[in-house]
Amino acid sequence: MLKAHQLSFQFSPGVPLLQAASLTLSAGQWVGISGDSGAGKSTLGKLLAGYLAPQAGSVTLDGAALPKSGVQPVQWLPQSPELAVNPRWRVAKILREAWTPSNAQCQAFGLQEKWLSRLPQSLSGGELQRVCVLRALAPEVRFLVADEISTMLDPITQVELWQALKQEAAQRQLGVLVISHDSALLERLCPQRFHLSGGQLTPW
Ligand SMILES: Nc1ncnc2c1ncn2[C@@H]1O[C@H](COP(=O)(O)OP(=O)(O)OP(=O)(O)O)[C@@H](O)[C@H]1O
Repeated sequence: MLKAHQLSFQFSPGVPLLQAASLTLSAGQWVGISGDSGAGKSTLGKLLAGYLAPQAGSVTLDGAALPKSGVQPVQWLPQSPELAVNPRWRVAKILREAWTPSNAQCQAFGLQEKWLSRLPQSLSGGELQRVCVLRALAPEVRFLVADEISTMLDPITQVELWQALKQEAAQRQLGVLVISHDSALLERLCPQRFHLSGGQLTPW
């Protein structure tokens, strides 16, 4: 179980972003987070994945702190995949950085063989996003923070990406936190949803 307990965080002194916010994500559970631009959704996601450390409160995985080395069991997937890859690596190397997905998994996420020998900047944002999502699904990974990951995809590719992720998550009992401005998407994907405002999470 991934647990955020009474997290408080601020970038600037006197400007609190999160104020004692708590959230629990169990294996296989899908939870949605909405909130206005600047409310702190990505910051919450980064705290949960260990990219940032809270100033108060804690993030634990099965009662222990997140590991400091090795494949991170909580993966944060950002909206802009081009910022999350080495621009000098070919797509094949990027995809297989932590593990080697099967052909069936590549197919399920709509990856094309011809992309593998190319540099990431020659893929569209949506193509590269699919590579990055699959790259993040190493066997050690147990929770995903999907931060606006389908915003740049066309509607059909969006549906395909979420279907592939749903299937993978169900098979492996991955817990998924979906961050989005799209309330219809959150309603469709996540039985449990929270709105982040004023540093607090409110169920909706
Ligand atoms: N590294 C940083 N240093 C200083 N301020 C930051 C930093 N990162 C984010 N912020 C500020 O913290 C606030 C929350 O940012 P965050 O990205 O978490 O919001 P968000 O809810 O995800 O917004 P959006 O929906 O627009 O992506 C914003 O006002 C942002 O400018």
